[in-house]
Amino acid sequence: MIEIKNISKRYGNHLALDDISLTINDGEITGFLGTNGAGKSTLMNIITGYISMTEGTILIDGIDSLEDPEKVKKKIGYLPELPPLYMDMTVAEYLKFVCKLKHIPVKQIPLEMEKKMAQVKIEHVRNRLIKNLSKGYKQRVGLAQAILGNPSLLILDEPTVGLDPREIIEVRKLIQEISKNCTIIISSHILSEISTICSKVMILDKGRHIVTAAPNELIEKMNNTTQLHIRVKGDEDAIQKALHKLEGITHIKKLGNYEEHTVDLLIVSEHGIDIREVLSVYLVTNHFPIIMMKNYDVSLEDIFLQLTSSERGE
Ligand SMILES: Nc1ncnc2c1ncn2[C@@H]1O[C@H](COP(=O)(O)OP(=O)(O)OP(=O)(O)O)[C@@H](O)[C@H]1O
Repeated sequence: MIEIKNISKRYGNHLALDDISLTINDGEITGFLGTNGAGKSTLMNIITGYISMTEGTILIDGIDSLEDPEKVKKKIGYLPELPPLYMDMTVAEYLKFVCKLKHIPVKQIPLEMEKKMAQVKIEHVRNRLIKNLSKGYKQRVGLAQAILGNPSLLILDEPTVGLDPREIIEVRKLIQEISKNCTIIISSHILSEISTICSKVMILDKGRHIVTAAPNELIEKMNNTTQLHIRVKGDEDAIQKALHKLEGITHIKKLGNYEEHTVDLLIVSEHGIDIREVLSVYLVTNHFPIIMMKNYDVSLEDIFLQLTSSERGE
């Protein structure tokens, strides 16, 4: 079990993480989700012991990361955003090198390497130089080095960034396979990327914890609000200004301009309030004809944007 308790991190005056707490159970795949600068890498680096926190505690299987950092490090496999690969080594040379770094007993090294190469399906490229591998295969080598020594926690920082769609699917499958033997934390700035494999997603925004929930719980949460997609004719700024004055609306988001002199908006109202009638009368009274109004299908991306922007008071 991973217990992250009240973690804060300051870089000078800048608060990169603000009182983050989270518990992750064994065998779970947990996603850290946030836009660039949200604090995902900082939190991952703190968990691995690579950087220190300003405040807070991290317990891995009950062991305090500050009290026994060596023991904690042995339990963690880490794949940073830029995998620490030596391009002029072959795959086998590199994995052997990592085994030695991880103090795996010499006698166990050949079997350990075979197992991990099989697990991420790279046996056939073992004698190739890493620099000659595709991005997808380089990432597999990165995964292999992270799982050498059987860590109980695997931390993957944006593991599918820069991969093509086919490679993304492959790497995702490998991660799911690996999760049968360990707990995984994975970061991403794309919700759909991780929602398919994570049992739990923690949303971070500018160092703050916004929400932690299962992807389907997030959708459920949003379905509890009434969401309308409207197309309105008139000056965009004037329409938005007028709508901000209408009571019962909790969120307004521009969806685009699909017809001349119109704007498409997402209107979210408070739970249980059917705002359609009030909204249409209000807009027409203000000389903004409604060209279209329908229920809005919420995607996980929308949920993310809504949760993070409402926190900022937008
Ligand atoms: N060494 C550092 N010194 C000063 N500020 C830093 C340092 N590392 C990160 N930051 C700042 O802390 C905040 C969080 O950065 P972090 O890299 O953890 O975000 P992230 O969510 O991982 O983003 P990305 O996806 O871009 O890596 C950012 O505002 C960043 O500029």
